[in-house]
Amino acid sequence: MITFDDVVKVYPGGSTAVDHVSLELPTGKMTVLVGPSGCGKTTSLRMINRMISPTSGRVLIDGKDIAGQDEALLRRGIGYVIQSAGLFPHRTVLDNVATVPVLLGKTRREARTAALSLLERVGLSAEFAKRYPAQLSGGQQQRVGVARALAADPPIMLMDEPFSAVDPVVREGLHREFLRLQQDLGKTIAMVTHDIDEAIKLGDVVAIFRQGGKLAQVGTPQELLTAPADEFVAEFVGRDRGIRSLSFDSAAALPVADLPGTLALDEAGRPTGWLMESGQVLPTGGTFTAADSLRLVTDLAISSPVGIAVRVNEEGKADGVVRHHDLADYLAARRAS
Ligand SMILES: Nc1ncnc2c1ncn2[C@@H]1O[C@H](COP(=O)(O)OP(=O)(O)OP(=O)(O)O)[C@@H](O)[C@H]1O
Repeated sequence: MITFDDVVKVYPGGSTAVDHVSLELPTGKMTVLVGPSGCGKTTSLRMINRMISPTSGRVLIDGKDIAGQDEALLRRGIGYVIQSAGLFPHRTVLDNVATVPVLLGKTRREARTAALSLLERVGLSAEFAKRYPAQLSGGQQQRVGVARALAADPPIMLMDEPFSAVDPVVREGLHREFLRLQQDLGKTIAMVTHDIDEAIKLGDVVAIFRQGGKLAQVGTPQELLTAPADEFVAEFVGRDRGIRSLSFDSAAALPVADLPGTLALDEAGRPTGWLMESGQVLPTGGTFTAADSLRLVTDLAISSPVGIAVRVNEEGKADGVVRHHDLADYLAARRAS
């Protein structure tokens, strides 16, 4: 666990970047620091690896004040990923990833083998290994940056706007891959972003900062969406927080009705469309499983040509439907209970 204990940072010249922040970043989880520009996120992040020292207060890792620890040793256990990936331009992708393990005492051969497998884990095939950073797209460079930070297998990762330099579609893909990777690796991660949607999507815990370096609220994404502490947080998490909070609710408990005769199925029982009175067959527009979220079911029910979302089992066979008015009743009953 990383602990900020009443931390203050005043830069020379008098600006208070971080103002009495107390925060816990749980081990093995992703904590996202988010807030408007200049509210002290990067300063806070850099206090974890002592690139910046607090003016007062303490930062502790597993209960030990890092101020008394050997800086090089401390940083060995902390990977660091930054926005522009910060790769060495004159080294190949493979050597970018393998350099730190070699410095830590691995043979070049061991380090390169490990680097290749790490590159694969972040979605880069062997053909990229020989290229130089300038021969990669922004998203590919970010992946190398993540692989490089992971190469020393640090228990802690600091990530400063790691996904912001790429377009929304690439970012979406990187998010998915990163979540999958984190599920396997269970690193303790502190990530800075100014994008609340990214914070809500990736964070196990989200710490919202406000101007002046103060914490506005700390909670799970669901807590922030359903119970914002004040107007600032409510405004910051955005207007459609009601619908977004449904992303965190499972469709498993949702009562389903029997399949209507208007749902066309193939021989394996998979839905193929809606049979309209006119004889036309309209696409179902997608299906859900019990493992999906209420947000997806709501979206399917609203966008379905007949106002009905179709549930399928793991083989893709239709096993029930949810009509949008039943969904509305379910949500209303849930709110009342
Ligand atoms: N080296 C420095 N000297 C003086 N002031 C600084 C220094 N670094 C940052 N600041 C100030 O401290 C405040 C917090 O900066 P910080 O970079 O931590 O914010 P941030 O939330 O990460 O911002 P952004 O989202 O724009 O990157 C800002 O007002 C900034 O101008």
